[in-house]
Amino acid sequence: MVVLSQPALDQFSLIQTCPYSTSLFNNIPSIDLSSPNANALTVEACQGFGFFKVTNHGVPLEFMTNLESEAIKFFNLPRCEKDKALGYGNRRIGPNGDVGWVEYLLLSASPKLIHQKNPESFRNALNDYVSSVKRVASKVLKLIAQGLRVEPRNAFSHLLKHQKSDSLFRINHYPPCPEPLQQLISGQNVVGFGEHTDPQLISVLRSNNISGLEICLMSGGCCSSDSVGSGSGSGSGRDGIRGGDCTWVSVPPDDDSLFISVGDCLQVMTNGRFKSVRHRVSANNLNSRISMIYFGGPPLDTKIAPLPQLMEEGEESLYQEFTWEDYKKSAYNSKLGDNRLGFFQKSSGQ
Ligand SMILES: C=C1C[C@]23C[C@@]1(O)CC[C@H]2[C@@]12CC[C@H](O)[C@@](C)(C(=O)O1)[C@H]2[C@@H]3C(=O)O
Ligand SMILES: O=C(O)CCC(=O)C(=O)O
Ligand SMILES: [Fe+2]
Repeated sequence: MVVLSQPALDQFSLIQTCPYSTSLFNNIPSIDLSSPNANALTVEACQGFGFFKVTNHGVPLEFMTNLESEAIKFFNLPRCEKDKALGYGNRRIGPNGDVGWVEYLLLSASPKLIHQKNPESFRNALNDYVSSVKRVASKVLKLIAQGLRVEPRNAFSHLLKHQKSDSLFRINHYPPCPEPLQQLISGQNVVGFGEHTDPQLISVLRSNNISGLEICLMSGGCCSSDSVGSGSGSGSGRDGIRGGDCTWVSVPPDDDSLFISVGDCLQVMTNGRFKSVRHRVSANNLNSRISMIYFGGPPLDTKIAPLPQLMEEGEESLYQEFTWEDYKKSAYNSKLGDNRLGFFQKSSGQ
Protein backbone atom coordinates (compact mmCIF):
# COMPACT_ATOMS: atom_id res chain seq x y z
CA MET A 1 0.00 0.00 0.00
CA VAL A 2 1.22 3.51 -0.78
CA VAL A 3 1.36 5.72 2.32
CA LEU A 4 1.46 9.45 1.69
CA SER A 5 2.70 12.07 4.11
CA GLN A 6 0.36 14.95 4.96
CA PRO A 7 2.27 17.45 2.72
CA ALA A 8 2.00 15.03 -0.19
CA LEU A 9 -1.73 14.62 0.46
CA ASP A 10 -2.14 18.41 0.61
CA GLN A 11 -0.50 18.63 -2.77
CA PHE A 12 -2.65 15.84 -4.10
CA SER A 13 -5.78 17.77 -3.25
CA LEU A 14 -4.65 20.38 -5.76
CA ILE A 15 -3.53 18.29 -8.66
CA GLN A 16 -5.37 17.47 -11.82
CA THR A 17 -4.83 14.59 -14.18
CA CYS A 18 -5.03 13.99 -17.92
CA PRO A 19 -6.75 10.71 -18.64
CA TYR A 20 -5.22 9.98 -22.01
CA SER A 21 -1.81 8.67 -22.79
CA THR A 22 -0.03 10.45 -25.58
CA SER A 23 2.39 9.31 -28.23
CA LEU A 24 5.44 11.18 -29.48
CA PHE A 25 4.60 13.17 -32.58
CA ASN A 26 7.52 13.30 -34.97
CA ASN A 27 5.89 15.45 -37.62
CA ILE A 28 6.11 18.85 -35.94
CA PRO A 29 7.09 21.20 -38.78
CA SER A 30 10.69 22.35 -38.44
CA ILE A 31 11.60 25.55 -40.24
CA ASP A 32 15.10 26.80 -40.92
CA LEU A 33 14.68 30.56 -40.53
CA SER A 34 17.56 31.21 -42.91
CA SER A 35 16.04 29.22 -45.78
CA PRO A 36 14.59 31.13 -48.77
CA ASN A 37 11.17 29.49 -48.49
CA ALA A 38 10.84 30.04 -44.73
CA ASN A 39 7.90 32.42 -45.32
CA ALA A 40 5.76 29.90 -47.22
CA LEU A 41 6.63 27.10 -44.77
CA THR A 42 5.77 29.30 -41.80
CA VAL A 43 2.36 30.14 -43.21
CA GLU A 44 1.73 26.47 -43.97
CA ALA A 45 2.66 25.48 -40.40
CA CYS A 46 0.47 28.22 -38.89
CA GLN A 47 -2.47 27.08 -40.98
CA GLY A 48 -1.98 23.36 -40.42
CA PHE A 49 -0.86 23.14 -36.82
CA GLY A 50 -0.57 26.57 -35.23
CA PHE A 51 2.67 25.15 -33.89
CA PHE A 52 6.17 24.52 -35.26
CA LYS A 53 9.79 24.74 -34.35
CA VAL A 54 12.49 26.97 -35.77
CA THR A 55 16.18 26.37 -36.25
CA ASN A 56 18.87 28.88 -37.21
CA HIS A 57 16.95 31.33 -35.06
CA GLY A 58 19.95 33.40 -34.03
CA VAL A 59 19.52 33.13 -30.25
CA PRO A 60 23.00 32.25 -28.97
CA LEU A 61 23.12 28.93 -27.13
CA GLU A 62 24.96 30.74 -24.36
CA PHE A 63 21.93 33.01 -23.75
CA MET A 64 19.66 29.99 -23.42
CA THR A 65 21.93 28.02 -21.11
CA ASN A 66 22.86 31.04 -18.95
CA LEU A 67 19.25 31.87 -18.30
CA GLU A 68 18.42 28.24 -17.62
CA SER A 69 21.24 28.02 -15.04
CA GLU A 70 20.09 31.25 -13.38
CA ALA A 71 16.54 29.92 -13.29
CA ILE A 72 17.68 26.66 -11.69
CA LYS A 73 19.58 28.66 -9.05
CA PHE A 74 16.42 30.63 -8.36
CA PHE A 75 14.11 27.61 -8.14
CA ASN A 76 16.61 25.92 -5.78
CA LEU A 77 16.23 28.74 -3.24
CA PRO A 78 14.18 28.08 -0.10
CA ARG A 79 10.47 28.63 -0.62
CA CYS A 80 10.42 31.68 1.69
CA GLU A 81 13.01 33.40 -0.55
CA LYS A 82 11.17 32.54 -3.76
CA ASP A 83 7.91 33.85 -2.32
CA LYS A 84 9.52 37.29 -2.01
CA ALA A 85 10.35 37.44 -5.72
CA LEU A 86 8.16 39.49 -8.03
CA GLY A 87 6.07 37.25 -10.27
CA TYR A 88 6.75 34.00 -8.42
CA GLY A 89 3.91 31.50 -8.33
CA ASN A 90 3.62 27.95 -7.06
CA ARG A 91 0.91 25.49 -8.14
CA ARG A 92 -1.70 28.18 -8.61
CA ILE A 93 -2.01 29.38 -12.19
CA GLY A 94 -3.88 32.60 -12.86
CA PRO A 95 -6.53 34.16 -10.63
CA ASN A 96 -9.38 31.67 -11.08
CA GLY A 97 -8.49 28.50 -9.21
CA ASP A 98 -6.39 26.66 -11.81
CA VAL A 99 -3.58 24.54 -10.46
CA GLY A 100 -0.68 22.57 -11.87
CA TRP A 101 2.43 20.67 -10.84
CA VAL A 102 4.54 23.74 -11.56
CA GLU A 103 6.27 26.74 -10.05
CA TYR A 104 7.09 29.76 -12.15
CA LEU A 105 8.20 33.33 -12.58
CA LEU A 106 5.85 35.45 -14.66
CA LEU A 107 7.28 38.85 -15.64
CA SER A 108 6.65 41.69 -17.97
CA ALA A 109 8.90 41.38 -21.02
CA SER A 110 9.44 45.11 -21.12
CA PRO A 111 13.14 45.85 -20.50
CA LYS A 112 12.31 48.49 -17.90
CA LEU A 113 10.18 46.19 -15.77
CA ILE A 114 11.95 42.92 -16.18
CA HIS A 115 14.10 42.63 -13.11
CA GLN A 116 14.46 45.15 -10.30
CA LYS A 117 15.20 42.99 -7.27
CA ASN A 118 16.78 39.98 -8.97
CA PRO A 119 20.55 39.39 -8.73
CA GLU A 120 22.53 41.11 -11.46
CA SER A 121 23.54 37.85 -13.14
CA PHE A 122 19.86 36.85 -13.42
CA ARG A 123 18.90 40.29 -14.75
CA ASN A 124 21.60 40.20 -17.41
CA ALA A 125 20.67 36.68 -18.46
CA LEU A 126 16.99 37.70 -18.67
CA ASN A 127 17.77 40.80 -20.69
CA ASP A 128 20.04 38.99 -23.14
CA TYR A 129 17.60 36.17 -23.70
CA VAL A 130 14.38 38.18 -23.82
CA SER A 131 15.71 40.78 -26.27
CA SER A 132 17.03 38.02 -28.49
CA VAL A 133 13.87 35.90 -28.41
CA LYS A 134 11.77 38.99 -29.11
CA ARG A 135 13.76 39.42 -32.35
CA VAL A 136 12.87 35.83 -33.27
CA ALA A 137 9.17 36.50 -32.64
CA SER A 138 9.33 39.64 -34.80
CA LYS A 139 11.19 37.79 -37.54
CA VAL A 140 8.57 35.03 -37.58
CA LEU A 141 5.77 37.63 -37.74
CA LYS A 142 7.54 39.29 -40.69
CA LEU A 143 7.84 35.95 -42.48
CA ILE A 144 4.14 35.43 -41.89
CA ALA A 145 3.30 38.83 -43.40
CA GLN A 146 5.55 38.05 -46.36
CA GLY A 147 4.03 34.59 -46.83
CA LEU A 148 0.51 36.07 -46.70
CA ARG A 149 1.56 38.98 -48.97
CA VAL A 150 0.52 41.50 -46.34
CA GLU A 151 1.91 45.03 -46.64
CA PRO A 152 3.59 46.61 -44.83
CA ARG A 153 5.76 43.65 -43.86
CA ASN A 154 5.78 44.79 -40.26
CA ALA A 155 1.98 44.76 -40.03
CA PHE A 156 2.16 42.16 -37.23
CA SER A 157 5.70 42.59 -35.93
CA HIS A 158 5.41 46.31 -35.16
CA LEU A 159 2.95 45.37 -32.42
CA LEU A 160 5.72 43.58 -30.53
CA LYS A 161 8.33 46.23 -31.28
CA HIS A 162 6.10 49.03 -30.04
CA GLN A 163 7.38 50.46 -26.77
CA LYS A 164 3.98 49.83 -25.21
CA SER A 165 3.83 46.22 -26.39
CA ASP A 166 2.15 44.18 -23.66
CA SER A 167 4.40 41.14 -23.78
CA LEU A 168 5.18 38.68 -21.00
CA PHE A 169 7.95 36.33 -20.17
CA ARG A 170 7.52 33.20 -18.12
CA ILE A 171 9.90 30.61 -16.74
CA ASN A 172 8.18 27.41 -15.65
CA HIS A 173 9.78 24.76 -13.47
CA TYR A 174 8.07 21.38 -13.37
CA PRO A 175 9.63 19.42 -10.50
CA PRO A 176 9.59 15.64 -10.81
CA CYS A 177 6.23 14.40 -9.63
CA PRO A 178 6.69 11.95 -6.72
CA GLU A 179 6.13 8.31 -7.58
CA PRO A 180 3.41 7.77 -4.90
CA LEU A 181 1.23 10.42 -6.46
CA GLN A 182 1.68 8.92 -9.90
CA GLN A 183 0.80 5.49 -8.47
CA LEU A 184 -2.31 6.78 -6.74
CA ILE A 185 -3.69 7.90 -10.05
CA SER A 186 -2.31 5.02 -12.05
CA GLY A 187 -2.86 5.18 -15.78
CA GLN A 188 -3.16 8.93 -15.72
CA ASN A 189 -0.72 11.78 -15.90
CA VAL A 190 -0.42 14.58 -13.40
CA VAL A 191 -1.01 17.91 -15.11
CA GLY A 192 1.93 20.27 -15.00
CA PHE A 193 0.09 23.05 -16.83
CA GLY A 194 -3.51 22.49 -17.91
CA GLU A 195 -4.72 22.70 -21.49
CA HIS A 196 -5.23 26.16 -22.94
CA THR A 197 -4.46 28.46 -25.84
CA ASP A 198 -2.18 31.47 -25.39
CA PRO A 199 -4.16 34.72 -25.68
CA GLN A 200 -1.43 36.86 -27.31
CA LEU A 201 -0.23 36.99 -30.95
CA ILE A 202 2.63 34.56 -30.77
CA SER A 203 4.59 32.58 -28.18
CA VAL A 204 8.20 31.44 -28.39
CA LEU A 205 9.14 28.56 -26.13
CA ARG A 206 12.41 26.94 -25.26
CA SER A 207 12.73 24.04 -22.84
CA ASN A 208 15.44 21.77 -21.56
CA ASN A 209 15.58 18.31 -23.09
CA ILE A 210 12.76 16.87 -21.00
CA SER A 211 9.44 15.91 -22.54
CA GLY A 212 6.08 17.06 -21.21
CA LEU A 213 4.69 19.54 -23.70
CA GLU A 214 1.67 18.21 -25.58
CA ILE A 215 -0.40 19.75 -28.35
CA CYS A 216 -3.90 19.01 -29.49
CA LEU A 217 -4.30 17.88 -33.08
CA MET A 218 -7.80 18.20 -34.45
CA SER A 219 -9.03 15.68 -36.94
CA GLY A 220 -9.82 17.22 -40.31
CA GLY A 221 -8.18 20.46 -39.37
CA CYS A 222 -6.24 21.72 -36.56
CA CYS A 223 -5.88 22.53 -33.02
CA SER A 224 -7.86 25.62 -32.48
CA SER A 225 -9.93 26.93 -29.65
CA ASP A 226 -12.95 27.26 -31.92
CA SER A 227 -12.83 24.09 -33.97
CA VAL A 228 -15.93 22.01 -34.02
CA GLY A 229 -16.35 18.92 -31.86
CA SER A 230 -16.77 17.42 -28.45
CA GLY A 231 -13.66 18.41 -26.62
CA SER A 232 -10.50 16.85 -25.44
CA GLY A 233 -11.87 14.53 -22.84
CA SER A 234 -9.58 15.97 -20.25
CA GLY A 235 -12.32 17.13 -17.99
CA SER A 236 -12.58 20.69 -19.17
CA GLY A 237 -16.38 20.77 -18.85
CA ARG A 238 -17.95 24.04 -19.94
CA ASP A 239 -14.58 25.14 -21.13
CA GLY A 240 -12.21 23.79 -23.69
CA ILE A 241 -12.63 23.18 -27.34
CA ARG A 242 -15.83 22.46 -29.09
CA GLY A 243 -16.00 19.93 -31.82
CA GLY A 244 -13.93 17.33 -33.72
CA ASP A 245 -11.75 14.76 -32.18
CA CYS A 246 -8.77 16.13 -30.44
CA THR A 247 -5.75 13.90 -30.23
CA TRP A 248 -3.15 14.91 -27.72
CA VAL A 249 0.37 14.26 -28.91
CA SER A 250 3.65 14.71 -27.13
CA VAL A 251 6.17 17.16 -28.58
CA PRO A 252 9.68 15.65 -28.76
CA PRO A 253 11.91 18.00 -26.76
CA ASP A 254 14.67 19.84 -28.59
CA ASP A 255 16.75 22.24 -26.56
CA ASP A 256 18.51 23.79 -29.58
CA SER A 257 15.30 24.84 -31.33
CA LEU A 258 12.59 27.29 -30.38
CA PHE A 259 8.94 26.29 -30.52
CA ILE A 260 6.48 28.82 -31.88
CA SER A 261 2.77 28.80 -31.19
CA VAL A 262 0.04 30.88 -32.73
CA GLY A 263 -1.93 32.82 -30.13
CA ASP A 264 -5.60 33.84 -30.13
CA CYS A 265 -4.91 37.37 -31.46
CA LEU A 266 -3.15 36.03 -34.55
CA GLN A 267 -6.07 33.69 -35.14
CA VAL A 268 -8.40 36.70 -35.14
CA MET A 269 -6.12 38.90 -37.28
CA THR A 270 -6.07 36.16 -39.93
CA ASN A 271 -9.83 35.66 -39.55
CA GLY A 272 -9.36 32.06 -38.47
CA ARG A 273 -6.90 31.06 -41.22
CA PHE A 274 -4.33 30.44 -38.50
CA LYS A 275 -5.32 28.48 -35.42
CA SER A 276 -4.22 29.12 -31.88
CA VAL A 277 -2.99 25.75 -30.73
CA ARG A 278 -4.29 24.11 -27.56
CA HIS A 279 -1.46 22.77 -25.52
CA ARG A 280 -0.70 21.46 -22.04
CA VAL A 281 2.17 20.03 -20.06
CA SER A 282 2.15 16.74 -18.21
CA ALA A 283 4.44 16.20 -15.25
CA ASN A 284 7.40 13.88 -15.41
CA ASN A 285 8.10 11.52 -12.50
CA LEU A 286 11.87 11.47 -12.93
CA ASN A 287 13.21 14.74 -14.25
CA SER A 288 12.76 18.45 -13.71
CA ARG A 289 11.57 20.33 -16.74
CA ILE A 290 12.36 24.02 -17.29
CA SER A 291 10.65 26.04 -19.98
CA MET A 292 11.00 29.72 -20.87
CA ILE A 293 8.27 31.37 -22.89
CA TYR A 294 8.00 34.79 -24.47
CA PHE A 295 4.36 35.80 -25.08
CA GLY A 296 4.30 38.54 -27.72
CA GLY A 297 1.33 40.81 -27.15
CA PRO A 298 0.31 44.16 -28.68
CA PRO A 299 -0.18 47.50 -26.87
CA LEU A 300 -3.36 47.49 -24.79
CA ASP A 301 -5.29 49.87 -27.06
CA THR A 302 -4.66 47.83 -30.26
CA LYS A 303 -7.80 46.87 -32.12
CA ILE A 304 -7.70 43.15 -32.76
CA ALA A 305 -9.53 42.45 -36.01
CA PRO A 306 -8.88 40.60 -39.28
CA LEU A 307 -6.46 42.48 -41.55
CA PRO A 308 -8.57 43.89 -44.42
CA GLN A 309 -5.95 42.71 -46.94
CA LEU A 310 -6.57 39.13 -45.95
CA MET A 311 -10.31 39.27 -46.44
CA GLU A 312 -11.73 37.94 -49.65
CA GLU A 313 -14.58 39.78 -51.31
CA GLY A 314 -17.71 39.48 -49.19
CA GLU A 315 -15.86 37.75 -46.36
CA GLU A 316 -16.97 38.86 -42.92
CA SER A 317 -15.06 38.91 -39.70
CA LEU A 318 -15.75 35.85 -37.57
CA TYR A 319 -15.23 37.95 -34.47
CA GLN A 320 -16.71 40.98 -32.80
CA GLU A 321 -14.34 43.90 -32.63
CA PHE A 322 -12.28 44.20 -29.48
CA THR A 323 -9.08 45.72 -28.18
CA TRP A 324 -6.29 43.71 -26.62
CA GLU A 325 -7.27 45.31 -23.32
CA ASP A 326 -10.83 43.96 -23.68
CA TYR A 327 -9.52 40.52 -24.53
CA LYS A 328 -7.00 40.48 -21.74
CA LYS A 329 -9.63 41.45 -19.17
CA SER A 330 -11.92 38.74 -20.38
CA ALA A 331 -9.05 36.20 -20.42
CA TYR A 332 -8.13 36.97 -16.85
CA ASN A 333 -11.74 36.36 -15.83
CA SER A 334 -11.66 32.95 -17.47
CA LYS A 335 -10.39 29.56 -16.38
CA LEU A 336 -7.25 28.28 -18.04
CA GLY A 337 -9.05 25.75 -20.26
CA ASP A 338 -11.89 28.02 -21.36
CA ASN A 339 -12.53 28.74 -25.00
CA ARG A 340 -11.73 32.44 -24.63
CA LEU A 341 -12.20 33.32 -28.27
CA GLY A 342 -15.68 31.85 -28.06
CA PHE A 343 -16.79 34.93 -26.07
CA PHE A 344 -15.88 37.14 -29.02
CA GLN A 345 -17.06 34.97 -31.86
CA LYS A 346 -19.99 36.19 -33.91
CA SER A 347 -22.80 33.71 -33.81
CA SER A 348 -23.71 32.59 -37.32
CA GLY A 349 -26.07 34.94 -39.10
CA GLN A 350 -24.95 37.96 -37.05
C1 LIG B 1 -6.08 30.96 -15.78
C2 LIG B 1 -5.37 31.91 -16.32
C3 LIG B 1 -3.87 31.93 -16.35
C4 LIG B 1 -3.60 32.90 -17.47
C5 LIG B 1 -4.66 33.94 -17.20
C6 LIG B 1 -5.89 33.06 -17.10
O1 LIG B 1 -6.99 33.68 -16.45
C7 LIG B 1 -6.29 32.63 -18.52
C8 LIG B 1 -5.08 32.71 -19.49
C9 LIG B 1 -3.81 32.17 -18.84
C10 LIG B 1 -2.54 32.42 -19.65
C11 LIG B 1 -2.12 31.26 -20.56
C12 LIG B 1 -0.87 31.67 -21.35
C13 LIG B 1 0.19 32.34 -20.46
O2 LIG B 1 0.83 31.35 -19.65
C14 LIG B 1 -0.45 33.40 -19.53
C15 LIG B 1 0.61 34.19 -18.79
C16 LIG B 1 -1.38 34.25 -20.31
O3 LIG B 1 -1.14 35.33 -20.81
O4 LIG B 1 -2.61 33.68 -20.38
C17 LIG B 1 -1.46 32.69 -18.63
C18 LIG B 1 -2.20 33.52 -17.57
C19 LIG B 1 -1.48 33.49 -16.22
O5 LIG B 1 -0.80 32.52 -15.88
O6 LIG B 1 -1.64 34.49 -15.48
O1 LIG C 1 5.91 25.00 -20.01
C1 LIG C 1 5.56 24.78 -21.14
O2 LIG C 1 6.17 24.04 -21.92
C2 LIG C 1 4.29 25.43 -21.67
C3 LIG C 1 3.65 26.32 -20.64
C4 LIG C 1 2.59 27.16 -21.25
O3 LIG C 1 1.92 26.75 -22.16
C5 LIG C 1 2.36 28.52 -20.74
O4 LIG C 1 3.06 28.92 -19.78
O5 LIG C 1 1.49 29.20 -21.29
FE1 LIG D 1 0.75 28.25 -23.09
